[in-house]
Formats: sequence, structure tokens, C-alpha cells
Amino acid sequence: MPTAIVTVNNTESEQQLQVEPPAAGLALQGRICVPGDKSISHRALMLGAIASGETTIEGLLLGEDPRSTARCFRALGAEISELDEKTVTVRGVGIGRLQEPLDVLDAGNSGTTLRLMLGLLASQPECFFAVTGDKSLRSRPMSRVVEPLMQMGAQIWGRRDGSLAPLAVRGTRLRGIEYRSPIASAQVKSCILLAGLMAQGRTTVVEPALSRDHSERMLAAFGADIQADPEAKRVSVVGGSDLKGTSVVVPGDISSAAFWLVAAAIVPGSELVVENVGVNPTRTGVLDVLALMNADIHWENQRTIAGEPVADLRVRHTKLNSCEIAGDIVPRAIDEIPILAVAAAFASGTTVIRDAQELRVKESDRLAVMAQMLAKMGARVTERPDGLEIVGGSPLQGADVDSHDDHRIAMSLAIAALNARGKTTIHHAQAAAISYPTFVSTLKSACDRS
Ligand SMILES: O=C(O)C1=C[C@@H](OP(=O)(O)O)[C@@H](O)[C@H](O)C1
Ligand SMILES: C=C(OP(=O)(O)O)C(=O)O
Repeated sequence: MPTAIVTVNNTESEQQLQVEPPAAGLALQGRICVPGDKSISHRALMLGAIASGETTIEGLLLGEDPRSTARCFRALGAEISELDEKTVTVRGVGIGRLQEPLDVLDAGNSGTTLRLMLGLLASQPECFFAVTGDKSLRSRPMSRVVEPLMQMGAQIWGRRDGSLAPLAVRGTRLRGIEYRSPIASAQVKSCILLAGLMAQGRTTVVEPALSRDHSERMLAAFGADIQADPEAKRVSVVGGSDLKGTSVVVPGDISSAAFWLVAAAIVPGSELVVENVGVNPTRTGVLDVLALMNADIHWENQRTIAGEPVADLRVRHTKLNSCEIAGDIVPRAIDEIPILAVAAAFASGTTVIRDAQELRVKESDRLAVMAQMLAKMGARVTERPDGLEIVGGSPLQGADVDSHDDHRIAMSLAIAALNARGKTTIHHAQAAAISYPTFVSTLKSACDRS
């Protein structure tokens, strides 16, 4: 079988990834293991850092974002072993005992690090903190967490009335509130719950649609006094109880698995098994959407590991149909919309994505960037204020495209390139290391086996 040519070109300022499928086509075959779930990795490091005693983490994601979390919480006094070890050990400071760092806390590119950490800092009395991030993170909205924290009594200052990092925080004793969040965001929910751990009384968050519930599951495992009512999209935590270190096993990240699910679905003759994928129902929107599109995906070997459901996912190529992606499914597939847009470009009919305006405030404006980049490859895409309209089915052409320093865009474009005619060059492809540092090597080996 001919192989796709995947090459990497490192220049002084960027990494370029070149993907050129053979003229005779390509079929992806074999088994793939994806790295640990990013959301669970952040939470394991953070809860381990504020718990008393030792937490062990197996399967931690070694991407740039969890590294930012580890860097910040080391500066706040937690002892965290080398992340590259098979089992990472965190010796926590105990609740309410984070130390005032000597320097600015830098969350890098990671919205989850900054927003969740803010809840913990705001509720840490008698300490001063300065927090920032990279250029992208400094442009992302922070008022969504600063406002509810202020309602709890937090003292936070920042650019544009505290809506943009860098932010300054003077930790103080907070009071519990009931917060009805206008957006379905696990970062908002988790920030408030983490602040609630140290607040007086009960802190409740009600969401308009259910977002990922990893914080709820992990807080319970660490011994927090937490009650979740998913039907009512409501969760409460009572302040004052201690957290105890525990052992966490991180499943593979469904957001990373999504690239291979779509790759095998769109490349004729493919069959892949993606092993050990976290299939928490608050994250499986991508599987529901792909099922609506007629993708052939089977769950094998279903099990529960450390409180999270896990399965191996077998995917075979099929002809995809268009579908509508809107409403409550959007928060359950929020990071997978860029790769679902790629699937839509290969599906027959018009796929409409609505209610996805949140994508405009991720690492890049993912609606605008995906519309521009897929159009460069010859797809028929119209950008809408809250989504995309994609008329699928016309063949894509290799092109010069750019990730805009957004990891999900870099990887989505690389997968689109597997079924495009000619060579695609993805500029700023190094962004993939934020959530999937082994993406390029797995891409190479999946293509080599074909
Ligand atoms: O809580 C989390 O771990 C995350 C929540 C989501 O963000 P929002 O809460 O902003 O939707 C998601 O996009 C992000 O990649 C990770
Ligand atoms: C949006 C993402 O992450 P964060 O908000 O943590 O930067 C993502 O991983 O796609």
C-alpha cells in the first residue's frame, strides 16, 4: 500500500507539518492509544495540590497545558514530582494553605488552569497573587469567573474592569452563593465550586446545559462535601471540609481520540481501534454527532476506571451524511467542533452548526479560523455568528493553512489533509503539543501502517 508523506520542518519561528496522501489513496489501519485526558489531568494536579497527604496520578497528560498547571501549583507550595514519571506524585499543602508565590503565576495557553486556579486563589486569605497567560489567554474573557467570584466577596483587579488577564487577586474569606451561570461552561462551574470549598456555607452552581462533570466526580473522590443533581444541572459544595489525597487514573482523552475517529471515518478503506478512551457521558457529544452522520463506531471492552467510564472505540470508514449540531449537544462536544467541521466537509449534504458562539473565545476564534482554512482547501463553508454551514462532498485540495497557534485547529487541518488532493502545509503546527504532544508521531505511524 502507498503511504502518506508526513514531514516536519522546524524553522526558527514555527513548525510546519506537511501532509501529502499518495495519489492512489491511503487507508488507516491498526490500534492507537491516545494520551491522558487534559481536563482530568488538570483537576488531578490541582486537587492533589490542595489536599492533605499524597496523591498519585497515572496516565497524566504530558502536554503543555498540564505542565502550566504543575508549574503554577509548585509555585503555590505543592510538591509535584517530574511529570514524565510513569506515576506522578503530588504532596498537597492541605486546604487553605496555598503559599503566596514570589512571582507572577503564568498559566501559559491554558484557560482551564487560569480559571480554575482563580477560584482557589480568591478564597485563600491573606495572600496576594498576580496571574497571567500567553497572548491568546490574555485576550480570553475572565469576567465569566471574576463576576461570580466578586459576588462571593472576592477581591480581583485586572485590565478592562477585571475582565482580562493579567489579574491581581487578594485572597479573602468568601461566602457561598447560588450562581445561575448564563453559559454552560465547566471552567466557570469548577472555578466557583473550588472557591466554595473554602467559603462560608453552601455554594451552588446551576447551568443552562450540563457541561463536563470531572470536577464533581473528582471532588467526591477526594472527600469533598458535594451534591450533584445532573437532571437539574445543579451542583453544590459545602465549605470547610478537608480533602484527602487519593490515587487517580487518567483515561485517554476523547478530544484527542476524535481526530482518529474522524480520520478513519473519512479515509476510504480505514479501520482503527482507539484504545482506553474516556467516555464520560458529559463528553461523548462527538460520538453522538458522528452516529448522526452515519459513522461506523463500536464501543468495545467497556469498563469504569477510577470513577470514569472508559471504552475502546472501533471505527471503520463509511459514507458520512450531514447533520445539525445545536443545543445541549454543543457543550458535550465543545472542543470537537473543529474536527467535526472536517467530517462535515466530507459528508454529503449541508451540515449546520449552531449555538457554538463559545468557539469564538477559545485559543483562537475557532469558527472564523476553521471557515477560512477549510475554504482555502476548497470546502464550501459559510460562517454564521454562532456557527458554520458546511456544504460537504466536494473534494478538498492541499493548501497552505495556518493553525493560528491553536492546537485543535492544527490537528483538525492535518486530518483534513489526509483526504485532500496534493500537499497541505500546516503552519504553526507546534501548537498540537498543548494537548497532544505525540500527535505527529502517531500520525506518521498510522500512515506508515497503511
Ligand atoms: O473544564 C475544562 O477542563 C474544560 C472546559 C471547556 O471549556 P469551557 O468551560 O470554557 O467551555 C473546554 O473547552 C476546555 O478545553 C476544558
Ligand atoms: C479550549 C481548550 O482549552 P482551555 O480553555 O483550557 O485553554 C481546548 O483544549 O480546546
